[in-house]
Amino acid sequence: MEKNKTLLKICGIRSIEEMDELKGLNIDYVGCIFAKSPRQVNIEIASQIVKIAHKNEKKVVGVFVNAMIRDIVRIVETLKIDVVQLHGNETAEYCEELGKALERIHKNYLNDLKNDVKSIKDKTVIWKSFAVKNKLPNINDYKSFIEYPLFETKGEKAGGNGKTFNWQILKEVSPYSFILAGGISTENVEAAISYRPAVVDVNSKVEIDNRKNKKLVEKIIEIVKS
Ligand SMILES: O=C(O)c1ccccc1N[C@@H]1O[C@H](COP(=O)(O)O)[C@@H](O)[C@H]1O
Repeated sequence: MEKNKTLLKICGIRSIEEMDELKGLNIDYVGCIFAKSPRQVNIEIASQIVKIAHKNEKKVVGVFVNAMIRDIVRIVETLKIDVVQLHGNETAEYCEELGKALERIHKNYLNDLKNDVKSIKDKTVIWKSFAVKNKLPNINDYKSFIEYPLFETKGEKAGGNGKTFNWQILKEVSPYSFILAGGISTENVEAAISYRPAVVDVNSKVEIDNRKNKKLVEKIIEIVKS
């Protein structure tokens, strides 16, 4: 994956039909929400979504809110999820413990594959969300355990609030060192990528009638990938 270009995540895929509709588009990551949400998916649906995504060279992000580490591990192992997005009050210690568990999964995977170097699967990484209002949080304690912090808007719900925060504060952050989420739409995605996030995370604003709208997603792609 390119490091100096913003990648695109479309989160909250809730059905096989939605994934099928989006599979040919230039999306880098798709998100499956395992936490309580209108977009929550069960293991059976998620497993089909992951298969279609991987076949179409897209990585899969599993979204969890204050879940038991053993439950995350079971899902990652069963479905072969590429990224775990933690969207609750998970501490740095929790991230460290989860990171060790993900490392063990990867080692077992490599042992099983010993002679087939080409098909080695990357280690599952952690993205930790931080709810932001007017000030960036201090994430120093988390840095060694996560791939990226995900800055999202503080809202009533754990996620998917559809609201933006004051993006001006991102000027202090190194380019491509964070993920930007919260209320990103066809209208503001150009402004969002001007802050050079590693990944721009789009969710509720590309939905019509409770499902992702292909035309809106295509518009987002046109802007992000131009
Ligand atoms: O979308 C949800 O329902 C959700 C539920 C629980 C945790 C996270 C959730 N979504 C995440 O919220 C952000 C922003 O979404 P939006 O664009 O404001 O709708 C995104 O990272 C989703 O992964």
